[in-house]
Amino acid sequence: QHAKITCTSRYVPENAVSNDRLATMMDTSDDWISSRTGIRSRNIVTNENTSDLCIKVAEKLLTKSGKNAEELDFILVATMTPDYGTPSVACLVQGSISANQAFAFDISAACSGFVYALSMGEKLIRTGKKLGMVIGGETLSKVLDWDDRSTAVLFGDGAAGVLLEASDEEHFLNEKLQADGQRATSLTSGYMENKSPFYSGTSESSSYLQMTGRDIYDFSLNDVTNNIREIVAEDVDYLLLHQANKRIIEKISKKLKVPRDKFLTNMEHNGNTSAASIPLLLDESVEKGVLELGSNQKIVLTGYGGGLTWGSILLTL
Ligand SMILES: O=C(O)C1CCN(c2ccc(-c3cc(CO)ccc3Cl)cn2)CC1
Repeated sequence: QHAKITCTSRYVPENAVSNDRLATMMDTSDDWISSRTGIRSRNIVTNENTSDLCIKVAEKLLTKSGKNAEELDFILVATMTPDYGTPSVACLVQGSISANQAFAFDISAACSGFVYALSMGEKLIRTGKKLGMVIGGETLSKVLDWDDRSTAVLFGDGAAGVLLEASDEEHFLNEKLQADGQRATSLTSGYMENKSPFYSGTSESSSYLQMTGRDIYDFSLNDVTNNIREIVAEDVDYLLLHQANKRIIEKISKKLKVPRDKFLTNMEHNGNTSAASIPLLLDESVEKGVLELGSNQKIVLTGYGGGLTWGSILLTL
């Protein structure tokens, strides 16, 4: 049997933080941020953790679809900012909605996380599972160095996800997931110190999110563009890329010679939400009527970021 996306939903923290607000906190400006990144605002938690955001998404998926939690076979959560090492965010979600028939685990693939998790969910349906949830959720605000204007202005918090169901129709047409651990240090975050009395090994200088922007920029322009080119043989209706930077998306559209208006964007009001960015864009586009489930529209989802990881899935809605 095949897998089909039958429902989407999203949840962002209420606290919207504008570029101007950040300009009162650090040496930056709305002009610099919006011209260099396309970001004008982002949502930042004041009392929620990643599991809280993902639980809201899960509850909305059940309400919108009319499905019962007991029908769920699996819950996958893509996140690089889990509440704990264990229990997983996925288990916290499973417990909160009492999906007592579902197994649950997190997937760590940074900004490619949702694409990796959606690919894994599709395989679970193809091998016999009937219904699953795939959620991307982050509270990046807790790993940022808020004194480092080069990263603090880029990221936001949020969560979004989909219901995957068994279907007779084929919707997942092609995919290519990639990684390069030799460029792992281009984007790091959340290093856990070993404070054991026995430990004298090396340790990272900081657990804050650190990024060599230039390297990631170049990686996105080269490896990611090649990946999309390989997957997108024929015409597609829309491309939903990880929302890291508006200029990157413009450059990729030029390199691919695909019209810019086929690239949907929402970093303007979300910032870079890592694993949540693609499902946030998907749900917002469905809500706006740009995308429609069951319409057979052909779309590409492309994630790229820490790991380094990158990957695309070609599917019809
Ligand atoms: O000076 C400038 O123009 C700066 C230059 C540096 N910038 C960057 C650099 C890299 C990213 C980025 C991050 C991830 C991780 O999610 C993935 C993919 C990308 Cl391309 C985002 N912004 C901001 C504008």
